Parts: sequence; structure tokens; C-alpha cells
Amino acid sequence: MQQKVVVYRELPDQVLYFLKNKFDVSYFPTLKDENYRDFLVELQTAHGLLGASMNIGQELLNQAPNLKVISNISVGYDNLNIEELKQRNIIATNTPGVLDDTTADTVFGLLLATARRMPELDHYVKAKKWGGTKGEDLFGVDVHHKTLGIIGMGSIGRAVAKRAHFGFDMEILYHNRSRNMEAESKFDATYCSLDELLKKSDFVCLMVPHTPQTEKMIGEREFNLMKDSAIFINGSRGKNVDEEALIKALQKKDILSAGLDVFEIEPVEKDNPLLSMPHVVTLPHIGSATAETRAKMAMLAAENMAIALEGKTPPNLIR
Ligand SMILES: NC(=O)C1=CN([C@@H]2O[C@H](COP(=O)(O)OP(=O)(O)OC[C@H]3O[C@@H](n4cnc5c(N)ncnc54)[C@H](OP(=O)(O)O)[C@@H]3O)[C@@H](O)[C@H]2O)C=CC1
Ligand SMILES: O=CC(=O)O
Repeated sequence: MQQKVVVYRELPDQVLYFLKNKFDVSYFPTLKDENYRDFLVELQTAHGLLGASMNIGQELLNQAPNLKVISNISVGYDNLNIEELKQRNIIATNTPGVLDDTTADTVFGLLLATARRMPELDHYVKAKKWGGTKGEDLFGVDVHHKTLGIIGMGSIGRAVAKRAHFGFDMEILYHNRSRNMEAESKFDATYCSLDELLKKSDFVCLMVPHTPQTEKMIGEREFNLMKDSAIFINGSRGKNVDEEALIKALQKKDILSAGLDVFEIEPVEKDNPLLSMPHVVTLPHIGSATAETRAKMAMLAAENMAIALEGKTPPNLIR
């Protein structure tokens, strides 16, 4: 009997074709209130579940008694309750590596856009306010030759460091739990404590996974340690930051501004004060979202699923 895979994300045609060649596929390109019951019915007989960012814990797993593999189309896997999966002998996979450059492009773009106030200035021009001389009120701050502090010098952190070092002559500081020799030798990055990084950096870029240890790791104390002129960039997860403390730090001008791809609650709530701060640049958690990279991620997720359901160890097993 063919094994069954439930897909809850829109997939490129070739990826769907690949899966349909091997499995009985139940396809939910979007999940809404109207089709959620159908999804749960399909889950009852599913061996594999493939998609991105759905919170998967006890409640959902109780609806999936035959499930053997969960394949995430993302590198982050904070949507999965790994302990619960282990207890049920369900394995999980993610899609590291293929999105590093694309996500780093987004993060660096966010950094540039925030420093040079691009969205604000775009609105200024389109609102037909561009008259005579451009005064200091429109000036941004330089990125080149400044100090960039990267918290989380992993695959994406290093891709950000590469851009900063080779493209912008930036000095790079970083903080991890352990040293990263590749970043030190290739990008001249200097390892330092979190506090030292926060005190010395002109730009602070957060690129750690969301774990119990990183939850709200940047809060009031950390914003107070940053320079008043610092720009904070979060390309990781919103929950790694105490968002209330970020809002206060911006309001009190403890830091200059922020560029955010991620928020504590997503989609971001409509009354979030960050949305009414013109100097804060916001994106809708879109770091890896180019057509090319999303296709690569989806194919990698499908391959992980296929290998795992064959009973072999998939390349991107989450341990
Ligand atoms: N905005 C977006 O669209 C995207 C966001 N992401 C997010 O980015 C995260 C990072 O991805 P990626 O670079 O591939 O992951 P990696 O695992 O390659 O890198 C994570 C880095 O974080 C460090 N780290 C982990 N825990 C801590 C800690 N407690 N304190 C300090 N440093 C820590 C690790 O070093 P060490 O182990 O030595 O501490 C490592 O260098 C993902 O988990 C995801 O949440 C990813 C893709 C797209
Ligand atoms: O947020 C995206 C991811 O891949 O993780």
C-alpha cells in the first residue's frame, strides 16, 4: 500500500509531481477555517506531513496516529515540539543551507534600508514632498567601515558577515556559545561576549535559532548596553526579543532604529506600536522568500520526506 503524505503549503509543480510519483498526496496549498476539518481527517491516515511554520504539538499529533515523518520547509524548527515527537518515534527534518544567501541578502538589505531610511524616503518622494534642498532631517547613517555585531554566527550569520566584510569593509564582532573559526579566518570576525558586542557595535544583527535559551535574549538590559546610535536588526525569530523592551528602547531613543523581518506575534498585530514608527523598517517574515530559493527548499523538504519514509536517514534530520 502506498504511504500517504499530507502537504499544507503551496508547492512548485515539479515538487508536487515528485511527491505524487512516490506517495498518495493530500494537498492543502492553503489552510483556512473552511478546509481545516478536511485536513484533520486526512491527517488521521497520514505517514508524512510536509509544510512550514504550523505549530505541531500534542494536540495535533493526537490527530495523526500513523505519522512517521514531519518535513519542515524551513531551517527553523521552533514550530515543532521535538520532545513530544521523540516520544512518539516521529522524525523531523528541516532545510538548512539552501536559503543562506537569500536570507542574508534580506537581512543585509534590511540593514541598509534602515540605516539609509529608504522606506521613509520612498514615501517622501511619492508623497511629492521633494522640493528644494534636502536637509539633515533626511540624512541617514553610513554602513561602510562601521562595526557589525552578529549574534548567532551560524550559516546565515556567516553569509551576512561575508557581505559586510567584502562589500562594506565592516569590522565584524560575533557572539555564539562556541567560537566559529571559519568566520574568524574568512571574515576577520572577532569573538566576544554578548555584552561586549552590544557595547561596541554600530549594528547589532540577531541570527540565533529560537530555543528556550534564546527566548527574549535581547531585552531591556541588552538595549541599554547598546549605543544610542545603534541599529538593531532581527532576521531570526521575534520571540528572541522582548518586543515591549524594544518598543521602549526606540521610544526613549536608547537605540536609533530597528529593521525587523520577524515579530513576537505573526502576522504582526495591527496595533503594534512598531508599525507607527517611521524609522523602523518592517518586513513580513520574508527572509528566504524568493521564487528560486523557496523552490529549492520545497524540493529539499520533499527529498527529506522521501528518504525518511523509505526508512533511511534523511540528510537534514533534526536531532
Ligand atoms: N527571517 C527568515 O525568514 C529566516 C529566519 N531564520 C532563522 O535563523 C536561524 C538561524 O539559522 P541558521 O544560520 O541556518 O542556523 P545555524 O544553526 O547555522 O546558526 C545558529 C547560530 O546561533 C548560535 N546560537 C545558538 N544558540 C545560541 C545561544 N543560546 N546563544 C548564542 N548563540 C547561539 C549557534 O552557535 P553556537 O551553537 O556555538 O551557540 C549558531 O552559530 C534559524 O533558526 C531561524 O530561526 C532562518 C531562515 C530564514
Ligand atoms: O524562517 C524561516 C526559516 O527557514 O526558518
